[in-house]
Amino acid sequence: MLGRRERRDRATEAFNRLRTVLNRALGAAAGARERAEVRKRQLEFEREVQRVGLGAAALDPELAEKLADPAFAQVWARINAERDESYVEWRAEGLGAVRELVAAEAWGPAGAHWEHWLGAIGQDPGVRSPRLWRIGSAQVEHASPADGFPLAVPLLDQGNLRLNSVPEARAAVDSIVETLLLRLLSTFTPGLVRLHLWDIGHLTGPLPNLHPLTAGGLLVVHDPTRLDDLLGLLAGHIRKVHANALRASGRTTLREACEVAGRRVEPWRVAVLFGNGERLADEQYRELNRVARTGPDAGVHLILVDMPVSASSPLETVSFTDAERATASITGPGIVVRADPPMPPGIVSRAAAAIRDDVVVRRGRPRSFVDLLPDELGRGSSREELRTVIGFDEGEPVEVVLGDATPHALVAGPSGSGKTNFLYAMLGGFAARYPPDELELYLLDFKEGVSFAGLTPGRKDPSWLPQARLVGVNVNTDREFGLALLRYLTRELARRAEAAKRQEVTKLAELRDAEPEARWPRIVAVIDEFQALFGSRDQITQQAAALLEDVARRGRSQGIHLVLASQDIAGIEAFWGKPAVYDQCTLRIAMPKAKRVLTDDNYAPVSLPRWHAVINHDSGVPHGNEVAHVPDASSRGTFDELQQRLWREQAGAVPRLFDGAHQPDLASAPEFAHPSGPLLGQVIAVEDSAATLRVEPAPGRNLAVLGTAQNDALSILDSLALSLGKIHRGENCEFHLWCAVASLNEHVALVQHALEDMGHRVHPRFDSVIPDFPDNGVPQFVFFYAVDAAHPVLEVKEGFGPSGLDRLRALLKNGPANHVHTFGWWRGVGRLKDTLGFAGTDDVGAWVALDVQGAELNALAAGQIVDWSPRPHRAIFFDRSTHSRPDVLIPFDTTTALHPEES
Ligand SMILES: Nc1ncnc2c1ncn2[C@@H]1O[C@H](COP(=O)(O)OP(=O)(O)OP(=O)(O)O)[C@@H](O)[C@H]1O
Repeated sequence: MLGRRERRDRATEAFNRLRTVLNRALGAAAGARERAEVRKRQLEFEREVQRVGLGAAALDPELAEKLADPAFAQVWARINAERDESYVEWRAEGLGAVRELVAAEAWGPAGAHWEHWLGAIGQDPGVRSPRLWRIGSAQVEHASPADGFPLAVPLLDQGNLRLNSVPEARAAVDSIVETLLLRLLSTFTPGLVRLHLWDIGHLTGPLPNLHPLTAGGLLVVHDPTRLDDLLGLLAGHIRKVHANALRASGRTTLREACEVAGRRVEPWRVAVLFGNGERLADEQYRELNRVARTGPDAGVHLILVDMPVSASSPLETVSFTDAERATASITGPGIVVRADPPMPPGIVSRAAAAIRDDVVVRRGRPRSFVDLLPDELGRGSSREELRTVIGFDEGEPVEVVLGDATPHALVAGPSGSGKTNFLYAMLGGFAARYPPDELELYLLDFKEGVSFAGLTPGRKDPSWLPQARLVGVNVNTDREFGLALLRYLTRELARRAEAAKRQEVTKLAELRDAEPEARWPRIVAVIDEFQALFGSRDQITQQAAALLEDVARRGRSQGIHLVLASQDIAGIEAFWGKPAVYDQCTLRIAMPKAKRVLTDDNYAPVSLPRWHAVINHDSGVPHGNEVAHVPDASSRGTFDELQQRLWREQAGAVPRLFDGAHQPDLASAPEFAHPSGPLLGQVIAVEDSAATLRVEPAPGRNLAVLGTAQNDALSILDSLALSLGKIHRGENCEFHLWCAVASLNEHVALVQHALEDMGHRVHPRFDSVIPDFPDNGVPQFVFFYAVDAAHPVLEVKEGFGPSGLDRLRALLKNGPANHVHTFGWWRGVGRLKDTLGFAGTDDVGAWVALDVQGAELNALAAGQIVDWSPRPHRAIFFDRSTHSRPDVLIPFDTTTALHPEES
């Protein structure tokens, strides 16, 4: 219930309203409007005064005239009274508080007068850094200078600074920038603040007193025409900080990451950009704003002079209105800001030189191979990635990463530019971090020479690199070895994919989590001068390109990484047809003067100094560039010493060395000790294995060796004979050695003795009679040396009986089913055909060809096109019953096996 009084109030109110309405109706509205208009003018006046500031308004020449109007005079008096009142309040409390705040937050060189710090070298303040940085002084407009206060702004780890000048104010602006930069440089250990300078109008660069810093790499002056490069560089730093420091610490800002680490893990990067007041072109403007927005959390800061930017980043602005006076966003209107007087130029440049000298001294000796290595060897896990320091940029480590995002690498540079050295530095860095259970290396060098051979045990140095599984050297003519490696990798991929499917996972890291007991190392396959794989337009090139593409695509998630090095990437035609390979190689390494390995608009390799490399994890785009000096990793006392240490501490299985210039020794071939079948020669494969011939009582199980290369032909027949001799016990087989040329008699006698020493029955024969072979229940092996030499004699018919040739044909046709196998050497395909006659081709089911052109072999290869160009000490082996395509063999060196007593 309403009380009486309330009822009365309501009634009065209603009455008043009614009266108002009536008054209006009665024409009193005119008076109200007049009052409203006066009020409006007063408000506009007040707003204008507030906009320009009371101080500026007082200087307005029309002010006196305005104040003649009592309505304005009333407002003016009120504003002044309010101002005086609040100023008294501010002076009493605010001024002191601001001074205290600046003193506390802008400590040391961040706030003090230059006389106290200029020329002294900063100290590492741990993770502490000043939160405010003095840029000048300020005072309330009408106040006396004695009531001024220091003006400081937030910067490092917090935001950016913008300075808008007018032409007369440029000296003041330069002074602010120079002083601020020296405050930054002098607060921390030299090297913790890196400066970049860009000036749209000057090539020589502004701030000349700071130029001594360029020699120490603390200041980089950028080309006025290449703002893109600078913005790209800054964006690259931001990305790098996110990828490294922030990811490792799980934090979102570099400041927090440093707090976690207890030290500054990355230097600050401050870029000073002098513009001309005009907005940049759209793309650059966007990039600038992106850097402004995302930089401060990554320790990248901008000082922008006359460079319009959007307000989307943490930004403080100081705008000059005349040569001396400015306003600042941090104080708002009504406060006049002034630059501090410039520091004496001579002292500034001496201070800059002292800071530079300190960096140079502290960096000390140039960085060397040991600086790439971690404090403790073999502690890394490759679950996520492989990562190592590869070199140094002004003393700061630069890393390379092989992982899911950068699965494969392309390394390019002209001869002598240091590619191989780079590979050693990288392999050393990885090997020092990841033990053999985390990393396996497969290394192939298509150059002439033995560059990776030292990673396997040698005569002088018995050590090997524990992570190395396979080293292939002198493979420049054995492109099949490259294919073999790629096939091996695809098999390993399949094995990993199978395991991943079983565990229902997609990535190596997940597979490792799912199978913690299993061994799933990352695999790095290095192929130096890999363009040799694509050397000619043939089947090998086709197969290599297809396999490489497969490994590149699928290896990414399975922890199989390719590192492909080449002098000239541009020349690899087959490769360009397979952009997937190129695209998957997101890590690009360019040595000085390298072509095509980075994007076309990336010119960094052109000006790269000796022993430096561009490391680019962004497929070669300019903003991904990191330049590093790569230490010498190939001289004595570098990689070799690391290898010795690792070998002593970690060595397990010996890596396989495939040396294309070396003929494998039969006596020491692993398969010769316990042959699984008769051996023909070493196969070009990742495993150290020999090709064997199936010898079973079935038609066609004979072998023809074809070609004029006598030593190789003998080697193949000898390997066959000696390994058969090992497989069978003495009484369980018989050997027949037929020799149709006297010059080979001595050699055949050697084979005979070697077999007899093994306890075998051997029947040598030096005429051209083909005897009968009664089935004596044991396998009989007929070795027929230089069959074609016997031909003229064999063809001669004696009486009406069959000729020697007929008897030989019958032996080839019917022998194998009765376990009588003939292994013959013909010095050409035509001669074999002569022996076999029209119908007999199937009777020789397997052949090994030496110096015979592929085209000649097609007829013997069951419809296969044989892609074979003969080369010394290589043979091609095809067995109709087992092969879909021929294998390339290396005939064994049988000297030791034939002279066992001499070894
Ligand atoms: N960072 C380095 N510091 C000192 N010496 C180096 C460095 N890099 C390479 N070298 C030396 O320069 C020479 C050539 O280097 P490297 O063999 O690595 O070049 P490359 O590009 O592989 O050349 P090529 O393709 O002809 O083999 C070697 O003698 C090596 O020791």
